[in-house]
Amino acid sequence: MDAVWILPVLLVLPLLLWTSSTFVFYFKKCFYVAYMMLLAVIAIPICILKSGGRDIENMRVIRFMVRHVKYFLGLRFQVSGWEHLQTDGPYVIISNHQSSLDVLGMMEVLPDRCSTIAKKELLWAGTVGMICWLGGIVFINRKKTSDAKNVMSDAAKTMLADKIRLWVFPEGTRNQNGGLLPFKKGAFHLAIQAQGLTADDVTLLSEQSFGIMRSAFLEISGQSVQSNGPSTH
Ligand SMILES: CCCCCCCC/C=C\CCCCCCCC(=O)SCCNC(=O)CCNC(=O)[C@H](O)C(C)(C)COP(=O)(O)OP(=O)(O)OC[C@H]1O[C@@H](n2cnc3c(N)ncnc32)[C@H](O)[C@@H]1OP(=O)(O)O
Ligand SMILES: CCCCCCCC/C=C\CCCCCCCC(=O)OC[C@@H](O)COP(=O)(O)O
Repeated sequence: MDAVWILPVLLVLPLLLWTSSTFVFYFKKCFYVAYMMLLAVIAIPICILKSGGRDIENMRVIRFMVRHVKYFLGLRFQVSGWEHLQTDGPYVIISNHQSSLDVLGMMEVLPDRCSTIAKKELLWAGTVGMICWLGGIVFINRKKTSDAKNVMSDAAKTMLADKIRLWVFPEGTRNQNGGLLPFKKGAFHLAIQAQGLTADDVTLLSEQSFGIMRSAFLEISGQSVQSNGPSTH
């Protein structure tokens, strides 16, 4: 009767899910990580067979495979202004960064031929790390600014030569303090190269973008009516 312990677990699990929003939160969090790992296991051979290795076209596979995950977590997205991304040529997308769930929102609107900048530690996140590498994600070492700048300069050249788009989280880290962290400059150094501006434009571009994102963020946060679980995730 080795399996006798399963019965209490089967009884307690629904009870906890029903009564404790904190439990639901951590349950969803574990599910999210495990499920993304599993999806990556499936996506890895598909990407390799389709593109033969690291290729930005693999982001289409990743985008397709991630889009349904929101339903399991009870999340929905409202998208506006999507048409502005439907232009030719390279550009830089910036967004705020609150948690790993941002990946779901990203996949909701990710244009074709668009990859992202991520911390190099993500490369070691098991199958998720591997799928990120296959998707052409550009990994930077945040502790070594000069290395990171070099990597981003190379990314800028690829962006222009191959007409790809890059998604950057200019706060440079996750932030759940109800506002925006000051922006790092890398995204704007990329953008000036895509738009034919000069290094003198970086500060103004960064400040304007910060102002626009901050007011949009505060407006959207003001509309939030529902909270489910601990504030850090
Ligand atoms: C089926 C599949 C299954 C599921 C699998 C799921 C897969 C999902 C797939 C895909 C989704 C992936 C999602 C991943 C998400 C990850 C997100 C993250 O990891 S966020 C952390 C990393 N991101 C950044 O850090 C931002 C980029 N960082 C920067 O841009 C910084 O600027 C950086 C690192 C380059 C330097 O940072 P500094 O801390 O030194 O600060 P500064 O003030 O910005 O720069 C210092 C000086 O250097 C100049 N500088 C910066 N960049 C420059 C450049 N490129 N050229 C010249 N000068 C530059 C600046 O102008 C500044 O100079 P002056 O002080 O103004 O004089
Ligand atoms: C065997 C290795 C186990 C590793 C387990 C962790 C793997 C995570 C798995 C699934 C989550 C799927 C989405 C992953 C992409 C989100 C990455 C992310 O949000 O990284 C945080 C980074 O932007 C900022 O980092 P910090 O806030 O500075 O820190």
